[in-house]
Amino acid sequence: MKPIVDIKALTKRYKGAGEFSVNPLDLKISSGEIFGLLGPNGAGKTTLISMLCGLIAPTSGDFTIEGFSYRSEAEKIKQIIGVVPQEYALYPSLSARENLMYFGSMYGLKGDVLEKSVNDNLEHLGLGKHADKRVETYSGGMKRRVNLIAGLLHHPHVLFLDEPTVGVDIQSKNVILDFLRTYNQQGTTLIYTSHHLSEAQEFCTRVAIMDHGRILAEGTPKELMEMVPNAQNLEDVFLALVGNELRDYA
Ligand SMILES: Nc1ncnc2c1ncn2[C@@H]1O[C@H](COP(=O)(O)OP(=O)(O)OP(=O)(O)O)[C@@H](O)[C@H]1O
Repeated sequence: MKPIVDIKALTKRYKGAGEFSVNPLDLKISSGEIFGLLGPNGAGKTTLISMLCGLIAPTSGDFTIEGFSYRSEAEKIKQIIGVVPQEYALYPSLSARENLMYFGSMYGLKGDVLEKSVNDNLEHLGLGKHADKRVETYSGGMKRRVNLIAGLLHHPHVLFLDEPTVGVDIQSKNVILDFLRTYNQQGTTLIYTSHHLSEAQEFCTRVAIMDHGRILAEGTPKELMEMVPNAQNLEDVFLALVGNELRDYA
């Protein structure tokens, strides 16, 4: 089957940087997967996702999404992907509903279709009764859920999520992951980054472990655990591959 995301020798070196943040990287992701990009701080996960979402330009290499090349068909790619960034992309002084109506209209939704998508998603993520309160009054978990909805109102075929459960309590985390599983079952391919290895082990159909801008290993969580002697879980695999040293950078 043709991959929905097909990355060929993609690299990124930020302006003025001595080193590449993503080294020539090849990766294929199939339609319907929940694909996890895992790696320590500075591994290159956000840089890779940002290139795939069209937020930053690659230094070299190529990729296609649903067969569309980022070089010549970037506008087509924009229409079929959704992006849930790590930083909240919300206007704090607007309500959740106002924020979402705005984001939905940016995606070209309008009228009843927009209103229905906003209302349905707010209900599914447990935010219905708070929808008209200002986002600045929300808890972290509530903001995460609104941020999530903002990226998927237009029913993207591929949804990129950068740490969608960071900093939320267990209840919000479960609501977010259950929602995403259902969303995936309805046909959207999910590509997400996380530092929560136990979450990724449960949630992902396949993962890649990155470090220094390269993929060190790729497969189902089970395959990766079988690859490393005595590994009990994905965390054991992760530490065996990337080591224990701190990855501080400023
Ligand atoms: N805008 C930028 N300009 C210069 N260097 C950058 C920029 N953004 C990231 N980098 C560098 O690129 C490398 C990869 O960073 P990136 O944010 O992609 O890693 P990450 O795996 O997402 O890390 P984290 O888990 O901390 O979010 C790091 O060395 C980082 O310092």
